[in-house]
Amino acid sequence: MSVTAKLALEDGTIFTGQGFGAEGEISGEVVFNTSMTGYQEILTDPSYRGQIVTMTYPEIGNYGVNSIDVEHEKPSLAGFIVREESRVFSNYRAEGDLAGYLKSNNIVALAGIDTRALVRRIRVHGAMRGILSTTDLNDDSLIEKARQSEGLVGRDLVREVMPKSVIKWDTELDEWTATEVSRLRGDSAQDAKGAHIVCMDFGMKWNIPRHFASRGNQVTVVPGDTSAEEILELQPDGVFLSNGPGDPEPLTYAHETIKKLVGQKPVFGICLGHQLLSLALGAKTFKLKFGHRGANQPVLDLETGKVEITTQNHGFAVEEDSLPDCLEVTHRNLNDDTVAGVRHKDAVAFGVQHHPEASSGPHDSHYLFERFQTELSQSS
Ligand SMILES: NC(=O)CC[C@H](N)C(=O)O
Repeated sequence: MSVTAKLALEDGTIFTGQGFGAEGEISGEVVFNTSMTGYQEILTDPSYRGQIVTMTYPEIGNYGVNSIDVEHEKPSLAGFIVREESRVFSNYRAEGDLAGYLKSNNIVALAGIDTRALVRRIRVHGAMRGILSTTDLNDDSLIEKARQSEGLVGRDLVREVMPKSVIKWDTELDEWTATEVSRLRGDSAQDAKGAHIVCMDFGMKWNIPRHFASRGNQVTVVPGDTSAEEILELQPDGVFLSNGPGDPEPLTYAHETIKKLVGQKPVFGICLGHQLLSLALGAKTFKLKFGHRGANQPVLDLETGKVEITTQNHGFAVEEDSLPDCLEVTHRNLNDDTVAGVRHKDAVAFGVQHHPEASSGPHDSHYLFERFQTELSQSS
């Protein structure tokens, strides 16, 4: 039996469709993702905390869900919206259907709305706060609740998704990706010795430590609020700064820690990690109009002149004019020319706004893991 569900935006727009996940009511920032596949990786990416994610690809759920393609133990996004939920799923790896997965993880989801109209509205007016409900179907009440709901700016969402204690990480990449990584590493893999990488976890996607572990490294994962002193006591050869949800600016504890680590150990940051590295060294971040989310974002590597097609999921970006003298731009997003990577001029510290671990998405940016590995082997 299908339930009616509604999405109300803060600008007063209402979309009515069918609920296909858990029943209930949630609020969040309404954003969109342009990936054609990878819905399970998107659902479990902790960086979506506080957001209602709309898929632009019109049919979602056709290959079901499994226990392998996850980027965290469970979804932490606020809600999920699709044009059409596939009524059948077929894949030899599938263990169940999408609707059942959303229900068992208590995620409210909406299907059967004109997602193209919703996405056009977001593109024109910017990401908006919204309410997704199967329990209250009164338009005025929903719009009012959307207007009263909390936005993302100024909030620390990292504390809601980061681990509570130190973890020794030992899971490697799945066999398909591992094969490709060994091809990339070629002969150098034989000689390379593993390093000890400490990952500051702000809501880290699991494919990142899988990449580190598959390159023969010892990987220790620490909560994102661990101090520089505690990290150095672990005697890392390098420190990794993870992706994570929300606004990077209020995370001052992380800015302090990173500032102390730069220059002492090689540092590599992805997405939120790249923003935190930039903030720690004196740059500013700003909120993009509607963000970059999908697996088809073109990025130019200024060093090699190569364009890579990347996976992205971010709503904030580093402000180019605010970069301190010690940082230089290494990558640029070719859709809007925003900063997609920075590097310290004198210390081994660099970050990228996109996701080299992909998952899901193209593998063009895997070389960034090799770059970090080279730095580690030179400095350890
Ligand atoms: N994936 C991420 O790390 C996202 C970073 C940050 N929360 C943003 O939206 O910009």
